[in-house]
Amino acid sequence: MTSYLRGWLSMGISSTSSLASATEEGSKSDVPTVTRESPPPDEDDEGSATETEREPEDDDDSPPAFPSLNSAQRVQQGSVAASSPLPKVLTDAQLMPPPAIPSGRLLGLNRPGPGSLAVPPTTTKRPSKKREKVVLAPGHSPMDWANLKASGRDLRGVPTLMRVTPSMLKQHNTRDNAWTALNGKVYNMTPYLEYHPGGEKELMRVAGRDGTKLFASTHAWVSADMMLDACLVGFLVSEPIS
Ligand code: HEM
Repeated sequence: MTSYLRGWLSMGISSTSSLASATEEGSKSDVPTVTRESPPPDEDDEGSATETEREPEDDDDSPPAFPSLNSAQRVQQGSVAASSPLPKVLTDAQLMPPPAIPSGRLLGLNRPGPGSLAVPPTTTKRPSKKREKVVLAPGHSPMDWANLKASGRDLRGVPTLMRVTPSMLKQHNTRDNAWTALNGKVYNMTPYLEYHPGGEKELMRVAGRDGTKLFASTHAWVSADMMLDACLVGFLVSEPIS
């Protein structure tokens, strides 16, 4: 404790003398310099059980280098960069050029495949032929179709769900008896014909056959499952082996 006070006292004396010398030299320089000295190492406390022993160099109070010695910020300062062996930071122009565009993409070969997140071709391809806008008869709006489905009327035309083979499907190809298969499900399209926004004629193109492909290439965003749930006849199965 005594040595601690002695240390501070000696520091005070040193500061005062420095101040005094600064005042003397005041005529030469307007800025006085103040010297502060750390207290001398504590001899009395040597071997104290309460304090951790430290090496003399641990007493260094000088702040750490900032930015750190190998920092990129230092490299940017020309004079430092020239004198120090620090790694050089490359400019944008010196960096590697971007990779070349794959030739397939330029040729339009990388078309979206199944399972791709790309926009379906139905929305990217322009229709080849100009098509007349279909005018639905009064009482045949999408809302009317929703009401008809909810009415509970039989729209299937079959007493129970069936297994339908392609040859069975083929027989249902007339306006009054029009079936189609979409994604493995067979629907009776007859009640829907007058409600189809694309017209009866277009719908009849898939009567008596699997319409999955044409349906998807026309309007992949339409949910046939939801539109025709009340018209479900059964499921498409392969022909029995004879
Ligand atoms: C068999 C089940 C089908 C159902 C449930 C169905 C349903 C629909 C629905 C809901 C729309 C309106 C879509 C919208 O406004 O975004 C529509 C439009 C259309 N559908 Fe179908 N469709 C079916 C089959 C077909 C088929 C096989 C074709 C033949 C190529 C076709 C051709 C069209 C066309 C051209 C339109 C556009 C009508 C317009 O915007 O003027 N549809 N269909």
